[in-house]
Amino acid sequence: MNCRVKICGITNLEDAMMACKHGADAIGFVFYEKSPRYVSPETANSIVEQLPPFVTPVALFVDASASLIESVVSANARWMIQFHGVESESECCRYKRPYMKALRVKQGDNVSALVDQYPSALAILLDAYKAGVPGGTGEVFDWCLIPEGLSKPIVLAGGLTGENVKQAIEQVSPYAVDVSGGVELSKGIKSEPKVQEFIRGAKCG
Ligand SMILES: O=C(O)c1ccccc1N[C@@H]1O[C@H](COP(=O)(O)O)[C@@H](O)[C@H]1O
Repeated sequence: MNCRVKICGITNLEDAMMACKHGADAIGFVFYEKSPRYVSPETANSIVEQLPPFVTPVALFVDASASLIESVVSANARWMIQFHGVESESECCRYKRPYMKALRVKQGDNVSALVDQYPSALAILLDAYKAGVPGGTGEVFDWCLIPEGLSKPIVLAGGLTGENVKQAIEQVSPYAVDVSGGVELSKGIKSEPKVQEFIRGAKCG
């Protein structure tokens, strides 16, 4: 087991460096103002400038304006984008950046058909569906809803923690796992023991 790990909801340099020290492959920044993990473009870009090599910064947007997205990602060539709203394939493509599309999974969804709507995505992130909340819910969804043989690498998210990440990887075999609330001390602040336990669980089993 050596799954890639994205630690999302980073709001400060200390947490970013701590996650990198423990082996995070990607660091996520939430540019959705209603989130308790919102970070300003200025703060995020100053953190990104200080990230070590081989760690991917991921800019998370929820149906954001093109001007906001451009203003964030134009500041650094390292950005990958995570679209966590109801953006279409053509909206996701227009920035000419590597991106992943988040899909919020619920009973009855044809996940395979949804994934196929984003042929230009590098990966598809599968998260729990909760009405009225776009993400970061801390809720797990039924992993049995994920069919085998999807056409894109899968990033599994939704309610993951150091306690369930090993089981999740064994059951789903995702390309990567993504966590936000499950490694927090409080909203927007990461817990070093939880981050360490999560990454160990994902990478060492
Ligand atoms: O983290 C947030 O606040 C957030 C807000 C809006 C959209 C997505 C958000 N986070 C993403 O949600 C999933 C699951 O998070 P959790 O581990 O269940 O807390 C993850 O992909 C985050 O990147």
